Amino acid sequence: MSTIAAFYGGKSILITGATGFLGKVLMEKLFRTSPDLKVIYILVRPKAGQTLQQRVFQILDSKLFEKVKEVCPNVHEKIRAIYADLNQNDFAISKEDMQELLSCTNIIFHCAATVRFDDTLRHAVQLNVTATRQLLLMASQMPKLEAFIHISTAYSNCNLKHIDEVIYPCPVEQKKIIDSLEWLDDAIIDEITPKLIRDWPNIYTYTKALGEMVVQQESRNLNIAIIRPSIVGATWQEPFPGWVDNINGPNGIIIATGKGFLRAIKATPMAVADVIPVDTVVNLMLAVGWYTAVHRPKSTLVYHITSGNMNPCNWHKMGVQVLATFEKIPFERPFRRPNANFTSNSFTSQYWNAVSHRAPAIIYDCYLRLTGRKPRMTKLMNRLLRTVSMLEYFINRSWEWSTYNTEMLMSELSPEDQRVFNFDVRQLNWLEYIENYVLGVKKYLLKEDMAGIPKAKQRLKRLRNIHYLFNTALFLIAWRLLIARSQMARNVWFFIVSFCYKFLSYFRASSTLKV
Ligand SMILES: CCCCCCCCCCCCCCCCCCCCCCCC(=O)SCCNC(=O)CCNC(=O)[C@H](O)C(C)(C)COP(=O)(O)OP(=O)(O)OC[C@H]1O[C@@H](n2cnc3c(N)ncnc32)[C@H](O)[C@@H]1OP(=O)(O)O
Ligand SMILES: NC(=O)C1=CN([C@@H]2O[C@H](COP(=O)(O)OP(=O)(O)OC[C@H]3O[C@@H](n4cnc5c(N)ncnc54)[C@H](OP(=O)(O)O)[C@@H]3O)[C@@H](O)[C@H]2O)C=CC1
Repeated sequence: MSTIAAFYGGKSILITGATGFLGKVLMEKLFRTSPDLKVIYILVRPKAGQTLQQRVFQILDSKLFEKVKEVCPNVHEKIRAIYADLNQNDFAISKEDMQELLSCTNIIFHCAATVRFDDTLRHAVQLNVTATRQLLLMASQMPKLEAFIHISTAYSNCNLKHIDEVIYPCPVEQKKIIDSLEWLDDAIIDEITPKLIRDWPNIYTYTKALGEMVVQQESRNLNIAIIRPSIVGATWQEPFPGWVDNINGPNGIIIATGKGFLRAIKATPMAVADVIPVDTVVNLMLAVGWYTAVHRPKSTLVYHITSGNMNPCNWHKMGVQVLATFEKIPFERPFRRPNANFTSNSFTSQYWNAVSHRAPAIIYDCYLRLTGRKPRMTKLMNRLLRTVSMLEYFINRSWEWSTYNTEMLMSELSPEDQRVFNFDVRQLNWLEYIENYVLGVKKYLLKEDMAGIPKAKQRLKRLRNIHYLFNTALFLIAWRLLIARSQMARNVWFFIVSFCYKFLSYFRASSTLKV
């Protein structure tokens, strides 16, 4: 029996961000490996016209939870959705619910965050910093609390090149930022934001760094650990390979490439693609929860869960494998044939953007207009290129993350726990993982049927023919224009035509002789 699985038996666990990508996989694994846990409290807000209960049912009815329903048939009874909005005072939790949470919670996994790179500083601080502070305050009033696990990001200190498993100080105190945001108006905040975030690439990574500072300064006597994953990708093994459900990180880029919208990107091909499967992150989270509660380390330990130092893959290798998978398993109704040009040069990147992205979008919009439809491709392309430009920082650099604590923890686990809660990324076969990843994007994100593959392949063939035809026509037009203007081009043209004519005459004469 796994020690970690047994540890969670009978426990009351509080999860924030349970409706998010990481949160869902965390809940799934908890129910599957510790079906005898007492209850999972999840802090949820109503969203998109759905009540709390509808949101929970939708999650439990998804493919991700199929196995859970076999091992834990009463899973519905073990989830307690609590109305909460982390943007509000006291999270807007009712008195009764708050009382229950305070008196019963044993373990907290704090996953909720805004992960948008372009959020306003006010909102990002509210969620990634103030809410963390508020949750810590709640945690300090929980008599049965054994461990508080805070999820940060490996990029919270991406202004550094080498990052250790320590909490780094931020140039401005988190308290000062929280206080000043209370009285500054939005226009002034927008103005000072670049000065505040300094060499952080975006508000997200900056506020996650501030969130860590809060954990360090306001931890009181709590048993806390911080986990820093790098780019969280689709599941590797559990509950099945390739599960993914949002367009963040590489997912949106894989879709845009597979649909033929994005054919070039400003990226450093040899830079490390530090993707980490979501199930690996969740396994570490559960192991850390157990270790923190049972071994009670004297200080707050930080754990890096990254792939680059143990089993590195680079963007070139990833791109090649993604394209190879598109050959076998194409996405339906692509706009153009998938292709990937990596360039680290700004000029070449602008050239590709003009020729490979904007021009086809404009041509397609003209076609839509001519056929009486509303043009939309240029708008879509602008949005895509904006998104890509926000990711560029991360695909043109490599970082080194030390992983002493993560390795230490691995060595503390029994062989059974190492198997059940595997976070040893050295065992990951990248080619297999990427293929499953692309397949997962097709199945679970795009919800495309595998039966449509032959049709998609046919369409790709048609697109290839159109591509050749278009290029040939373009070449002939350019050549015709050149001939009209340049004597030299005319001479070359006559030379080529007469050469072809002579070759054909010779070929015909020799075949007549043979007969
Ligand atoms: C030719 C190319 C070669 C490619 C080779 C093949 C591919 C190989 C893979 C390699 C790819 C390389 C890229 C890798 C990218 C690496 C990213 C690294 C990031 C590291 C950061 C640290 C990691 C973290 O800690 S947190 C997680 C990262 N966070 C994010 O990724 C969030 C980033 N996103 C944003 O900030 C915003 O979405 C933004 C600003 C990019 C776009 O905002 P915008 O307002 O324009 O759009 P949205 O409204 O957000 O969305 C547009 C559209 O999508 C729908 N949507 C949005 N989110 C979701 C979701 N979660 N699930 C489902 N759908 C979503 C949204 O509703 C919109 O739809 P509409 O119908 O238009 O309303
Ligand atoms: N994905 C990645 O690549 C990485 C993620 N991380 C970290 O992992 C954690 C989880 O990320 P991920 O699952 O990808 O993010 P998601 O965006 O998928 O999930 C965010 C979660 O936070 C919840 N949330 C946001 N705002 C509020 C609010 N006001 N009140 C209540 N709940 C709220 C969301 O709820 P709702 O469904 O209602 O919106 C959702 O459940 C984050 O802390 C992130 O920083 C770290 C490294 C990489």
